[in-house]
Amino acid sequence: MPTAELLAETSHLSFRFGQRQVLHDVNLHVPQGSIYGFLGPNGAGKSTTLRILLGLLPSPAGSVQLFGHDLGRHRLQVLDRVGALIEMPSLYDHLSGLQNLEATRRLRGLAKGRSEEVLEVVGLTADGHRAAGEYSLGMRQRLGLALALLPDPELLILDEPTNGLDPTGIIEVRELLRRLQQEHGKTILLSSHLISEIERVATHVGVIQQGRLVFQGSLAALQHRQHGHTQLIIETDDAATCRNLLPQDLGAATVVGPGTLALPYHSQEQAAYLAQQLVAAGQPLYGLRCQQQSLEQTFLHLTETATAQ
Ligand SMILES: Nc1ncnc2c1ncn2[C@@H]1O[C@H](COP(=O)(O)OP(=O)(O)OP(=O)(O)O)[C@@H](O)[C@H]1O
Repeated sequence: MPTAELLAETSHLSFRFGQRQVLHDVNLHVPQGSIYGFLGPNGAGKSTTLRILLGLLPSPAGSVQLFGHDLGRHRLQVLDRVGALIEMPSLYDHLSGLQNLEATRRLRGLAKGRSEEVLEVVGLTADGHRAAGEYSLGMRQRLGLALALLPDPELLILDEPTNGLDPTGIIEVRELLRRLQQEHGKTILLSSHLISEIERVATHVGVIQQGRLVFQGSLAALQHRQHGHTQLIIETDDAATCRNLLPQDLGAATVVGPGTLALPYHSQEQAAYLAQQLVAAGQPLYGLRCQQQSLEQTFLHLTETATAQ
């Protein structure tokens, strides 16, 4: 990926809390215009990475670039172009949604009318005059996003923005993120420990495990890995006999039930050939189907493999 296309980038980023090494040589590449899903189990190092990107934790010179500039040398200029939601947004519960925004807008010297604009973007105009204390968790999260959007940042960094939300809240936030990317041209880096929350919205994915990036690429590339793990399932009478009769073709197959064999799927031709061979060997063929690994399994496989190393 050429550097010019990257809005956020880390180069050989390592980090330790005291004696504890938390990040190992992380090279994060967040392309402009992407929704980058930063995935990993609890404790993998997602928050630490995001905090470093926001200058909230120290990083070695030259290891973090935002908009092509070194964070250490151009801290104020680059962070001005970033909006963040790192924990639950801190809101004044007794103030309305609009008043919460107005307080920050005035403090930052932003143009009048901007609060109403961002309220509209996050779909809270109708509730703008209600006290924030009355908001649902999903609405609070959207108000938090509105606060992050006030200065019109190009890059949004969001740490587990759907954590703790109910399914409706998750959908609301997901749709908002999609709109922010597609209609407002934002680049979004968000973390999650659930692939299911990322796969519907992300264009790019990074998977971190025990402080190491174990996968990075487009969502399509992750899905490609998933296809690589498709199994061909053969339903017959006696799986072990079939394997013995056809050692060349089925020697690598796993007996997953008395009449069921599973082996890596390669092509339609492979399936047709195996069907022919089984019938020619006098064995019944009750069923032949492909079983795709879920993206969830692909993710678990990636993180488990990394743990085993
Ligand atoms: N302030 C701290 N002092 C010492 N260790 C810390 C500190 N903050 C985090 N850690 C450790 O660093 C590692 C990475 O934590 P981090 O919060 O970045 O993970 P995460 O992927 O964001 O997980 P989670 O989803 O649980 O927040 C963990 O082992 C954690 O215990």
